[in-house]
Amino acid sequence: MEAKGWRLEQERLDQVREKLKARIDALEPEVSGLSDQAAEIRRRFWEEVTVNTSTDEEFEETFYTIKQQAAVLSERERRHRLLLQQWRSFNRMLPSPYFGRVDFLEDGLNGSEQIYIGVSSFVDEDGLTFLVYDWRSPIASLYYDHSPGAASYDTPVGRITGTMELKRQYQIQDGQLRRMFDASVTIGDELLQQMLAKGADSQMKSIVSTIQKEQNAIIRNDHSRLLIVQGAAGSGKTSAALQRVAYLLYKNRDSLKADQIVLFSPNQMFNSYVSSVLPELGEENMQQTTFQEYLEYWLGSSFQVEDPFSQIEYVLTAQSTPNDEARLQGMKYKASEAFMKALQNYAQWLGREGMLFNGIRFRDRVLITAEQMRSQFYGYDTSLSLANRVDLLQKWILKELSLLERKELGASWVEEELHYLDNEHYAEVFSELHKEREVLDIAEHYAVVREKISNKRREDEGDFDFAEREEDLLRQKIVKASFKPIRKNVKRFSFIDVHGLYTQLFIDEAAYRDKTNEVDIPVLWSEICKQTKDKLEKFEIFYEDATPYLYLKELIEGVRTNTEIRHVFIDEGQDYSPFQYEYLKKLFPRARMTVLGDFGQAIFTQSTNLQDAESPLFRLYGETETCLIRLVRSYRSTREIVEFTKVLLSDASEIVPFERSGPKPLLVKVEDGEMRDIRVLKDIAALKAEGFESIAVITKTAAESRSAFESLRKHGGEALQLITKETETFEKGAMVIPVYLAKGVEFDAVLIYEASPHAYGRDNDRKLLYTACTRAMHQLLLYTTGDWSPFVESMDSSLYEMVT
Ligand SMILES: Nc1ncnc2c1ncn2[C@@H]1O[C@H](COP(=O)(O)OP(=O)(O)OP(=O)(O)O)[C@@H](O)[C@H]1O
Repeated sequence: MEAKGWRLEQERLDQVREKLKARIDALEPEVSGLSDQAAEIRRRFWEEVTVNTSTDEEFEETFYTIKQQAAVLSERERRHRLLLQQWRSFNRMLPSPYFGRVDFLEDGLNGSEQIYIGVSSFVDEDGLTFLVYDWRSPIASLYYDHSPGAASYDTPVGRITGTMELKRQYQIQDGQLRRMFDASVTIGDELLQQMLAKGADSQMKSIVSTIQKEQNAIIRNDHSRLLIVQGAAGSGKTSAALQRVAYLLYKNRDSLKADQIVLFSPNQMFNSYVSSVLPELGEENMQQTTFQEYLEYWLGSSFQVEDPFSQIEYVLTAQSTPNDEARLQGMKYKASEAFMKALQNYAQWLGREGMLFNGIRFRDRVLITAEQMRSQFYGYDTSLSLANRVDLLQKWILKELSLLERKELGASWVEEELHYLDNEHYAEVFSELHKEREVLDIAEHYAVVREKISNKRREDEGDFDFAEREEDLLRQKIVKASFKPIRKNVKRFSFIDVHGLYTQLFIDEAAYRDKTNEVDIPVLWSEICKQTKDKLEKFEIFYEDATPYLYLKELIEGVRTNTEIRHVFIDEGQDYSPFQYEYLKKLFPRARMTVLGDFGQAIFTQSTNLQDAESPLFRLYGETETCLIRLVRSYRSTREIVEFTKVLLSDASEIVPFERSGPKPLLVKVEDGEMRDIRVLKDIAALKAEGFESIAVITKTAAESRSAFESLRKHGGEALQLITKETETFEKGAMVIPVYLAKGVEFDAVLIYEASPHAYGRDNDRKLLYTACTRAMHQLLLYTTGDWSPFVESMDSSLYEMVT
């Protein structure tokens, strides 16, 4: 019976592949032919239309011919794109057309349907029979959400109920059925076991064949404005996010384009790591960026902006000096909702007093003084918001500038510049003047007629003086060109002294209290003030100040928005402050937000708890618009590694290992640094010999990475790569990397270079060690030259092996 079942499946597979091949063959000439045609049309485009614009009719005719040609071209190109898409998708399917099957008997129908599920749909030539269903189609949900028995799936027209009679998984390679699992026979997910046993890759892989039920809920969540996913390390948050993008693009293919989706990731290297998943699924990549890129865009021209990695490096190496204490206190406070409230209050205060403006200067003169602006500004109706009044002020300034511009026409500097105009300038103005002549003539005509009707002589009697007119225009041109940059700056709100406004928050405690109504001011406020001001004076800005600074800027100038973006994904969401969330919400007013993170890995100072009832995220769009999904099963690491890492966390109850076994973590104690390097290199060699291709030596800081890297190289580790925040692509091999850059990525084996109390002794280090250890898929090794970190020391010894 089993052999027969196998034979039948292989036969069906062969048939489907034959059909796929036939369709590819049929498409091939069309695909290449069409591209030739389109190229040919483009080549002949201007040959076929005779551009003749001497009369109006000819002009019209030429216009329509061009339009017609362009329409033909765009239709051909559209068709070509469509066929090419099909051709690509069939080719992609050919080696392995599907990975799953369910037999579903719909309630009220007689026979059950066999539903084969693959990366794309494939419909038979009759145009009706689905030989393969796309994994994102409503019916494919059955495969992910149910086991054999009563089952249902949702469609746009309602829920379909019935019975799943069979659920089968396939492993197909190059058209050959390699393995086949029936859910009724195997316990657990065999295919998933197989997938997880594989080695780490330099690029993340798609997980469509083994998406788990709770991940499917994330992927197909259609209703929430804000979807929060709190998931343990390795629970598939990033994977679910990427498949969700693919799902959204499929479901909304008529209305949603890939560039209307943006993913905020922790760093550039992570961007490269995840960039192949969507193309693998036949979709275009969404936009990928980092929050830092955004800060640089808006603040980069005014400040040298600190990045989060320099900030965390500071935190990790901070001493217990008052200065360091103050900076740390400042970081925490400036990321808090309390500071956000303080800034809002400050904006209200500014509505009454204290606004700072930059006077508008022109050729060493002040055209409009800060004082004039202030009195104009505070003359506006106080019931208007700050931003509205700034808007009015901007309009007023622009109007004033027009008046001043006119006054400037007779100035001596204009006279001087007139003499210095080169011939080219003159010629340009001369020809423009001639073009304007008709208009001038009409104006002249009009003036004469008016003169007759009103029977009054014009003030400037006499004929139109061409030379005088020319000089007038030249003067206007000169003045206009000189005023242009001023106008541009006014439109960019340069007349507001945001730098001064932010700085004046940090004068002293009394002033701060007065301006913001804040009561809970950090104890070390005066030192925080000093540090912040010192930095701003040098036109540098701390990472913790950058978002509040932009926030204040927008409270004053009005919010910048991007209405194109429909979906915002934030990975490593625990690393964003409430400020940053508020900011992103305003920036993308038409977008839904998906936030994925793990509070267990919250190693940055500005972190946000994603699932706590008090989490500011629930207030962002309101509870009714927000959905929280928790992922507790960890897929990345073996059971032994998960058991070990979960006790590193103080609250580890919510992490469940997937049943995949491997060696226990190995604790290696060595005499000194030299012995450690020798041992580490020996272990790397042994791991490589076992077939592991991606191996990471993880250190706590970047400084330690560099010194470990140099020391290991001295002892023979030439093949090692050093990863820094500048590294843009993620490659396989053995590397040395600081833990905060290893976030989000994974390795076959992880070696914790220094697991001593010195490195991971403070309570803050707990999450850091957890994050580092959870990067390991198959093997985890920890080294120390002295004692063990208290987090390891306090563990049950059954969780690891020890070598001394
Ligand atoms: N359903 C699944 N099928 C196959 N592999 C899976 C599945 N879910 C997760 N994985 C694998 O588990 C590993 C971890 O996934 P991923 O990186 O998405 O987790 P994460 O929750 O984002 O982790 P972290 O919080 O540590 O960054 C990856 O190798 C991924 O391919």
